[in-house]
Amino acid sequence: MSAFRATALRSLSGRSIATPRLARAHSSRSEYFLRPLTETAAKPTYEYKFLAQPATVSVLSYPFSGGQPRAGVDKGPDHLVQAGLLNQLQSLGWHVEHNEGAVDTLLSTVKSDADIGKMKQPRAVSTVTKQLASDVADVAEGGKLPLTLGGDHSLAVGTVAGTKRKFPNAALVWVDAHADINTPLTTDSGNLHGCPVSFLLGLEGTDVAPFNEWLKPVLKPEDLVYIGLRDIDNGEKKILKEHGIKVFTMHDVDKHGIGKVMDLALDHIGRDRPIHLSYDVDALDPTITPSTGTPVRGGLTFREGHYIAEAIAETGNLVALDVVEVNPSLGDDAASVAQTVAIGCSLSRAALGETLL
Ligand SMILES: NC(=[NH2+])NCCC[C@H](N)C(=O)O
Ligand SMILES: [Mn+2]
Ligand SMILES: [Mn+2]
Repeated sequence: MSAFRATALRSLSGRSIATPRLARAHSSRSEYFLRPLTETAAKPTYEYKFLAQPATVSVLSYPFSGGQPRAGVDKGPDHLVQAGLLNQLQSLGWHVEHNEGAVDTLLSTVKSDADIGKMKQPRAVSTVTKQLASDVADVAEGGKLPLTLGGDHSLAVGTVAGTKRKFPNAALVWVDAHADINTPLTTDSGNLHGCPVSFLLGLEGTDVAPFNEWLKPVLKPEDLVYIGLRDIDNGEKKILKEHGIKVFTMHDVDKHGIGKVMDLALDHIGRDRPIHLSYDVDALDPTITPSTGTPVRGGLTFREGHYIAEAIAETGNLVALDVVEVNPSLGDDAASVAQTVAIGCSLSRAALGETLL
């Protein structure tokens, strides 16, 4: 038996992938790997208060790129898994399951996808995020932690909606160069990866088909905190101010240091409530994570980026994690891609309790 339980999620129509490559690697190794996980796994470094113990992470690969125009971001999940993410999480003491969303099958139901107003590929994004919401909710209902691998950041419409079904009180920590809070009315690009937060909040202009056929507002402005922003559209600045949303831009990171920023961010949301962490790898500086679709200079350092994830882990309150916008088709060379993928893995580990000591 593979050490990775390939327990298919009942509602996850995708192929269940106890990745054959990994399964082979295991059976060709020692007996150790063939024993049930419960006997070999160490205890997770942190007790996750809101999860069933011992903790299980359910990795959901969502190879979806329809929230933005650049090909390749749909290959992000495979690269993260092939880089050894599942083994790494297991080594931290987690039980690991892995499933893949049936993105191709879902998209085959979308016959044509003309713009609706300014929104590009609205039916694709809505169809995929609707299923993702139910996958994430199922994982959370099972007492497990969903780790969604994107894919572009429009996926967060689904992940956060899913988290909120199980944890209505969950706070959202959004780590990004961008606010992703454009509405269908304010967006210049029409790319829905720039809009997920407005849909979650139910801002003006988001009560539109096809989204309003399944999505209700799930988030209040005070439930949300941003870290790392440095490329905010004018319409977004207005929204952030009007709704009094807490933002720690790179200016704040420069001024206070990341330690203080995380203290303030956690003070803002409160220290005893479930946390959904949505991590866009473009929050880090493009010298650190070059292979991403909308890089912006002046980003988080390697350590700042990891510190954020570590500080969330230390709360013991993490209930869901997204790692998005790794695009292995971008970047100058193979080394850029490998580095970006490796950091997608190390950020995931940090959020799931990996410590330096
Ligand atoms: N998830 C991202 N990388 N989002 C980038 C968004 C860029 C820009 N604000 C837009 O609305 O198109
Ligand atoms: Mn971004
Ligand atoms: Mn983003």
